[in-house]
Amino acid sequence: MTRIETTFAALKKKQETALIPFLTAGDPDITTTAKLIRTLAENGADLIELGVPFSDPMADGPTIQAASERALAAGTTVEKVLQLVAEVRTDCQVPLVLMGYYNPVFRYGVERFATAAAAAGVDGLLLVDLPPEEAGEISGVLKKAGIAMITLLAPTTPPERMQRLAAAAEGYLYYVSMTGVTGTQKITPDDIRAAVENIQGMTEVPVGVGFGITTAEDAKAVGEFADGVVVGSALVKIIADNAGSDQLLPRVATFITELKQGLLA
Ligand SMILES: O=P(O)(O)OC[C@@H](O)[C@@H](O)c1c[nH]c2ccccc12
Repeated sequence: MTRIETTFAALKKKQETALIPFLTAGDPDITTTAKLIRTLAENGADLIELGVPFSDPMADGPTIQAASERALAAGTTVEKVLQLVAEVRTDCQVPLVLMGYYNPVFRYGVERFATAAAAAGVDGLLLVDLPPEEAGEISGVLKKAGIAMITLLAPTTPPERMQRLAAAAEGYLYYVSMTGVTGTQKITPDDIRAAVENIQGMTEVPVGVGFGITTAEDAKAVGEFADGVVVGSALVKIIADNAGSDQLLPRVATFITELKQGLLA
């Protein structure tokens, strides 16, 4: 079993929901990101989505856009993100999913990327702007390298396509709770429950939900039905507000502990 499968299987046994924080690699710098990943893993993160910074992050709202800009200004590259993963992997086994846009991976070279990512200890890849229908080449290469290609589904995904993507999913499915960009609206859990349960009926893999989950209360409400909850902008904001302060890691630890509290059985 892969690290992602083992993690979700263990949570299912305990009847817990996965807590999946998102943060941007290199914000404020790579060394701090390594500390943040360990802090997240030690305080309740079950899987971590690590954003690969990109200059034109069209699916991201202002908070994550700014994080991407800070990371690029600090000199973050694909190469450095992979080195970061390899370094963290020496003592931390939390599943790591790289999240980003196709261009940086394409420029790095798809084969070269897959090989390096697998060697570093990357477990999954989510490319926001690469429709699964056009991902044939890269998903073959990733599969060989043992990396799961994570698929996004949205409220606007037509039922027939949803069925097809859900049946072919690897790792977990990411259901985006609303249309628009990250971190701009608040979630209304009751409105998405039916959609998530519908998807769960179409797939073998767990279904995570993200967009608009900012508090422990939101996480708990979504965790009633989802297999995982993704929290991005709210965490990225804590990182931005405390960068350079000795309060950064303690504040992140407290936030993650609170979020996880609502996801326990
Ligand atoms: O920021 P939010 O609203 O908590 O949503 C999670 C999200 O940030 C993270 O999963 C993500 C970051 N960038 C993305 C681009 C597309 C889809 C999802 C994402």
